[in-house]
Amino acid sequence: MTDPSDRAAFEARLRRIGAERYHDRHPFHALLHSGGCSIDQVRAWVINRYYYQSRIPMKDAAFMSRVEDPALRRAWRSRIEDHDGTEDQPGGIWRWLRLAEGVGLDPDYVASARGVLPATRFAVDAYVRYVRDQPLLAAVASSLTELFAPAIHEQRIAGLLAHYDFANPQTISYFQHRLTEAPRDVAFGLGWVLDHARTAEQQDMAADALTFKTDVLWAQLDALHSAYVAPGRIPPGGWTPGEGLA
Ligand SMILES: O=C(O)c1cc(C(=O)O)c2c(n1)C(=O)C(=O)c1cc(C(=O)O)[nH]c1-2
Repeated sequence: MTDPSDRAAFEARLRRIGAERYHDRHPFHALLHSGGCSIDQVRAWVINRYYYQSRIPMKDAAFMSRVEDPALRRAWRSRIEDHDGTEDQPGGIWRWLRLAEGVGLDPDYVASARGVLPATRFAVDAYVRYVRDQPLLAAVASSLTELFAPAIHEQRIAGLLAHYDFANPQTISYFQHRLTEAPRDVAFGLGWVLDHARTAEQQDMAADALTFKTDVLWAQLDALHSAYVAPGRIPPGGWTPGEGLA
């Protein structure tokens, strides 16, 4: 049992959860980043991952609706703009749809969220509900998977550019932007969690929230792998190759 006043030990515990459970370890990512995916497997990933992207600003809005402290809301609101954009700047959702076009999909089809796997919906919707309903400490801690995201974004940028014809600075700009957005968000989120998780119970709550979130991410890739890699069993309602092309 570690001493709850030892911030470094608590941070190390959170980082260990990422080392053991983050979705950079998932075989689907190994396949994607090494050039082993067919174009249809990439398309399936783009369609399903869009659903996660599209719900992130909704979960951040759900979070902000519960926050009474203006300073915390102010620190959080750039997350929504990062995804939704502003009057004069496109955001992450727009950039994701440029990736969709780059892989030959109709962006309107992708934005409609038709063809999203049932398990993707369940996992992502569970994340939005979790952030809406759980204590604020758990809600903030659940965003800390972003501690581990820049490394996977770096791998993805390099892997896509090296292996796929569709990859170019425009189609991968989503990930390029996240390289600066995520570290800013997570520096704030981590500091907030370290400041507010003072007791052993609170630290357990934060660790459980981060674990829950790694499950949300892992479950999405399991669903994708099962439907489109092996055994290749697409559930009813899931995208079938040929649908939604530009
Ligand atoms: O590509 C990835 O592996 C990855 C992972 C995560 C994450 O760890 O949740 C996010 C993102 N990307 C991402 O782009 C993003 O905007 C994002 C927001 C959040 C969040 O929980 O608020 N996670 C993530």
